Amino acid sequence: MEQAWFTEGHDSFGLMKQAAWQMAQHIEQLYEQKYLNTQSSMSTSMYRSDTSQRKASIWVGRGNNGGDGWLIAYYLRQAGWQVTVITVGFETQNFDINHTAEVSNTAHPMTDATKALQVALAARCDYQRFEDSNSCPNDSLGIALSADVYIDALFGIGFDRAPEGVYEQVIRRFNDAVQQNNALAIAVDIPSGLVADTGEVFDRLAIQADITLCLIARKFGLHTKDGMDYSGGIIDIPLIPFQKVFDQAASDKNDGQDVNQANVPVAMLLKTAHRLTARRQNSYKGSYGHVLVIGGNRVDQSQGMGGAAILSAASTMATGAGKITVACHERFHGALLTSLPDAMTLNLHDTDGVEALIKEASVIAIGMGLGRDEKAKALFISYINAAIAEKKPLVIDADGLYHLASLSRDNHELITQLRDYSVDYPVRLTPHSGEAATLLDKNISEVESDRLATIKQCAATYGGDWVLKGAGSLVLEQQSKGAQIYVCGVGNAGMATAGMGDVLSGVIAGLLAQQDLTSDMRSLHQAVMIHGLAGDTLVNQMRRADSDNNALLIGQRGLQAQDMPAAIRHVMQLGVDVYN
Ligand SMILES: NC(=O)C1=CN([C@@H]2O[C@H](COP(=O)(O)OP(=O)(O)OC[C@H]3O[C@@H](n4cnc5c(N)ncnc54)[C@H](O)[C@@H]3O)[C@@H](O)[C@H]2O)[C@@H](O)CC1
Ligand SMILES: Nc1ncnc2c1ncn2[C@@H]1O[C@H](COP(=O)(O)OP(=O)(O)O)[C@@H](O)[C@H]1O
Repeated sequence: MEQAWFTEGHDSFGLMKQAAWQMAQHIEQLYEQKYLNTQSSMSTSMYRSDTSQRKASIWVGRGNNGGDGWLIAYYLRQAGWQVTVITVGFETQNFDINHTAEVSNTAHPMTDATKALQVALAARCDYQRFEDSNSCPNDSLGIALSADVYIDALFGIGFDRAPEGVYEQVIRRFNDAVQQNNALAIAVDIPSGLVADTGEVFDRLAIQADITLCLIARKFGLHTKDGMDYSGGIIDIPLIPFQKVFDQAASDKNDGQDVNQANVPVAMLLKTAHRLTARRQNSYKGSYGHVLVIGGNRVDQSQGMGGAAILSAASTMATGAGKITVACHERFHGALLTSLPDAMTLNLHDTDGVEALIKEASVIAIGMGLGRDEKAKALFISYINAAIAEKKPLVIDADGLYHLASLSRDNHELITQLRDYSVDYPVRLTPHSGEAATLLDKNISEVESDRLATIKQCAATYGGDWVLKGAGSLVLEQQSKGAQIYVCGVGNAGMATAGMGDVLSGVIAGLLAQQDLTSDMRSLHQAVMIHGLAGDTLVNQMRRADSDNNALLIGQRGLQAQDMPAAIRHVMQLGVDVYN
């Protein structure tokens, strides 16, 4: 987008100045919110007389992100702040303005970052080399380090490898200084140490920001994997009128034209779910589909996984599906009926019975607690074959994914059949990183280091629509105009408990079964959003619980999958983004 903007004739240094100016205004406002506890407007606050009391420590690297930092220093100094720039990766001669002007010529024009440095130095902004603090026993950075606001302009979207040596030290020192001074940490564009394309942080070493001032467009890495743990609150600074670019890309896509990939967002960030429409008064249970959940096995007479099928079934009912049958091990029928008397039961191992029900059902969800032994694998193969023969929508989760991986290693024909089938009929697969690793025959760290590439590879290998679960779940939907990827911008770490994935598979199946809903409301991304919002609803819930009748926040710890069905119903009535 930036390149398209420059090609239209806009000046890159002009854009950098625009970015820095807007960021300086936000910094001023954030300072006031934290220290003066006011909400005064940005435009009037910039030149207040007491700005000379305000101290900013701005840490810059050699790239354009550092360029932004130099210009922020310039604008804050103009506004009267005490500003110190801490540099990393600079030689002493880089600060000699005359020397820099001499070495730049037509063959080597001055970079935007160097121009920015020159602007700041000409305005007499103070600076110190971080490297000098290491050689000085008294730590010459000590005084400069004390500030109210710390600005991280070390690395932006160019950061792509583990920080070593001085770069490792500088990130640690920044975080320590913020903590020691109880100061505000503001990241320019993206916290340094976080990889913009993947959300990866190497060895948990990245700037821990309170606020990230995100330039031009949201970076994918801010919303998946480690991103949310480091970026704090995100403030968008769009800079470029991007709607025009997106509209053009969308119309090119509709015209079947070759879309300029640079103009297509890698993923859409989702923050809301659709509210489900009211049911027709003149309807009956058969109008809302029949879900068959296949799972909940008992393996080797010991391990029991009945809960997986029960949780999935309960969530299916919570979405409003008309009927549900659970094919699980007979040992769990009693438990199932105690917690979910609305469900019908079948013996998982009664293949004739289950196959007959596959004919009747409108959606099949398979795999939750199915077991991984050879007997379970044989059941999986029969039931998937039956579902394909009956042209039934499929949701495959947990042990079902394990069998799929094993069939793929065996070069089993079912893999090709399923891929072909998924072109015309819904097949939705929901691995977490461990399951995705097994499916792709990789190790988990490979999968985690590039979640976007992983979900694309899963879809290319097996066909169908996918969720790659985890913090910032990814969704890939095969649509008529190509694959669309979404990032789930809701959900929380309280959901990192056993059974939450079973709940998700139930929501997916439940929505799929309800033919009265539009395709968007039955979509995979809608199910993922309902699930995430339900988790958020629960942790933000207040309960009147103590003796003085005070409301208590429930919080993340202790959240259980069995709490989810009630919250799923709640979210479906509201539909909207409640807490983010
Ligand atoms: N005019 C412009 O071009 C604009 C640029 N913008 C800023 O420019 C940033 C991107 O700038 P750059 O592309 O220069 O990237 P960075 O400023 O992130 O710097 C990249 C440099 O750091 C090096 N590097 C990466 N990882 C490293 C590591 N672990 N250890 C040591 N060195 C490492 C790279 O080799 C490269 O030299 C954006 O994030 C944004 O802040 C914005 O101001 C918008 C306008
Ligand atoms: N930190 C988190 N932030 C957001 N969502 C999470 C987080 N941890 C787990 N979840 C969600 O909870 C569910 C957990 O699924 P899974 O790991 O398959 O659990 P199980 O197999 O025990 O049912 C997924 O939908 C996942 O995206």
